[in-house]
Amino acid sequence: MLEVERLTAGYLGGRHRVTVVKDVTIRVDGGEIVGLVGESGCGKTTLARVITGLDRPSAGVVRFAGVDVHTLRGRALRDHRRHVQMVFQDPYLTLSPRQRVRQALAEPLRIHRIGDSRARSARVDELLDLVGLDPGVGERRPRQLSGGQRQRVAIARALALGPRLLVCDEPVTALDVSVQAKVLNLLCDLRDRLGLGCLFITHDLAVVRQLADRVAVMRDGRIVEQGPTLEVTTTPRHPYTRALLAATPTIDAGSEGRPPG
Ligand SMILES: Nc1ncnc2c1ncn2[C@@H]1O[C@H](COP(=O)(O)OP(=O)(O)OP(=O)(O)O)[C@@H](O)[C@H]1O
Repeated sequence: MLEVERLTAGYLGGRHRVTVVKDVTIRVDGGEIVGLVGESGCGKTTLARVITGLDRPSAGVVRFAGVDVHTLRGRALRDHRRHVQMVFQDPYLTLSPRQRVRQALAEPLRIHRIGDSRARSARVDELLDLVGLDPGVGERRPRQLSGGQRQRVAIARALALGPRLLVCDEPVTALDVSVQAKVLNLLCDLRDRLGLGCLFITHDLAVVRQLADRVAVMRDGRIVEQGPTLEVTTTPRHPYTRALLAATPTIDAGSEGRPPG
């Protein structure tokens, strides 16, 4: 579904172009969660921005459903943005503090002129249910929610337009470990129920171990190793992956964790 091939990207720093993402090749199929793991500053967010079409690469290509994302214009670009949605670490980046949850979830439908107000209201109920929130939550404003509920609302909003791929950038980093596990379970459910693909970006290998089907390890802008999660985390080949694993506490999957499926 998503194919990133030999992608290089960066920023203009003064008169020089600073390359942050270097020759990255990675893919995400429908119904699979791929963990992109690496330390802060290694280029993960920059890669996400290029994948979602927010920034342009300096070399390489991003294909979604076989089409080069950076050649899209007009309606085709709008459709792409429906199909590929982002979830951020801070839900306030997508949720306005003034809007009630129902309004926040209905807004993308209204902007894309989907359904009348009754149909939109029914879709909002469906979205709340999909992310495991009570209908009453719809009447609240973001600050009246817990961190976990707020992130569920942000995920529901990302799902509103029926995307095929979610790009999640550190979505559970700000949450307590027990709440993290519940949000990770939700993402696994969405993968299984909707066949959603997910690129899950994190600095935390323990999180990736809990939910990703495959993992790509990024260091200084390059993917140094990728493969099935079990393989990479039990028999890592690259010294950097070994160092990351050594620094990662083992989390007992217990009742809330769940192995990648
Ligand atoms: N708009 C920008 N202009 C110039 N440099 C930038 C810009 N955004 C990011 N960078 C630099 O690019 C590098 C990679 O940043 P990026 O945010 O992609 O990394 P990251 O792995 O997502 O880090 P974090 O986990 O801390 O968010 C960093 O050195 C950062 O300072």
